[in-house]
Amino acid sequence: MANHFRSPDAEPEKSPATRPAAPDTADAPADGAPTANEGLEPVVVETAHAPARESAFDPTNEPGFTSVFAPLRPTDEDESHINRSGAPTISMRDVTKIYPAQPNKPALENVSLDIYPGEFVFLVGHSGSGKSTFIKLLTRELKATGGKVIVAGQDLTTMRNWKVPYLRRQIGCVFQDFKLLPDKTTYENVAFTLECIGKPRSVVKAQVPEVLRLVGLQEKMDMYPDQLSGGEQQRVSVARAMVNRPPLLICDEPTGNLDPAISLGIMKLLERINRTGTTVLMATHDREMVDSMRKRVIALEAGHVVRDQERGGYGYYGAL
Ligand SMILES: Nc1ncnc2c1ncn2[C@@H]1O[C@H](COP(=O)(O)OP(=O)(O)OP(=O)(O)O)[C@@H](O)[C@H]1O
Repeated sequence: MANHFRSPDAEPEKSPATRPAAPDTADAPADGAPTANEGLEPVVVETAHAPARESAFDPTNEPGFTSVFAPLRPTDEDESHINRSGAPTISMRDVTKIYPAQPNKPALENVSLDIYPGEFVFLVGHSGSGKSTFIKLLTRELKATGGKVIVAGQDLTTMRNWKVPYLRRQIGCVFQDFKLLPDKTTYENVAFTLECIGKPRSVVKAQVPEVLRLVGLQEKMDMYPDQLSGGEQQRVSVARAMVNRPPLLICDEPTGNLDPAISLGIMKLLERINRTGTTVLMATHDREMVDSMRKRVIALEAGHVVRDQERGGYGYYGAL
């Protein structure tokens, strides 16, 4: 599969210095409300300022996803389409991370692995095993103490700081606590990501409704986060992560605050996004989800990869 990453050397739409600070990623949104959503369906509010009831949302049942987000391969296709002969999206070589506060206990030690374009990978392990550290190394929130971390051909261990925001434009992030801006509507939360990287209004007006349709929130564009259920808020955050069409989506416990039926809807959504060619890496404690999805599973224990298994389950700790 082609590498969809853009080089950080490619000139940005706006200088980082002129971009406002972001709440959760270097790219997230700036001030200034986007335009109103003229011509959209009226929003249905079940009870003003009360979270709407939600059934499990399955995007694969939704009509009309014939856009760029349409699946490239059918639901029942296995992982054999993954081309491992090309450049990996993520490559770690002998990566070690030692926090200064714990010099004798590496959070990660000698981790080497490759994740290829189009893969869906679960990162599992007990609390403290190193999952968050692993993710933070990929977004360059942290720098490795030793070894190489390569994302889309770019060596993050030597990357200059000014290039980091351009790296992050190519990584969508979804977190357990959603990290939505409370004073912005669904539409505005998503539009903000595009506005802050200087996308023209025409692009914002085209892409935001499209991605909101993808996540099934086209009728809740004008609602504020506190008017949405937990699952709906997480779908807004998935839409925000995807609106710039990043080739890599990193999710840190995205279903951690959701009940099982709603979690399933989020997982189906992420699976659908993965079928469009987006590489998905998800750290999770959700045993049932991992067991039911049968994707590649990378298990960490005390900073070491103890299992890397195709179509794995959560709890199997067999041979590597
Ligand atoms: N800022 C820090 N300073 C010192 N030690 C840290 C720091 N952050 C994490 N650690 C240690 O690094 C190890 C890995 O932590 P990490 O947060 O990556 O684990 P995790 O698998 O994400 O855990 P959880 O599932 O609870 O989020 C743990 O021993 C933790 O105590």
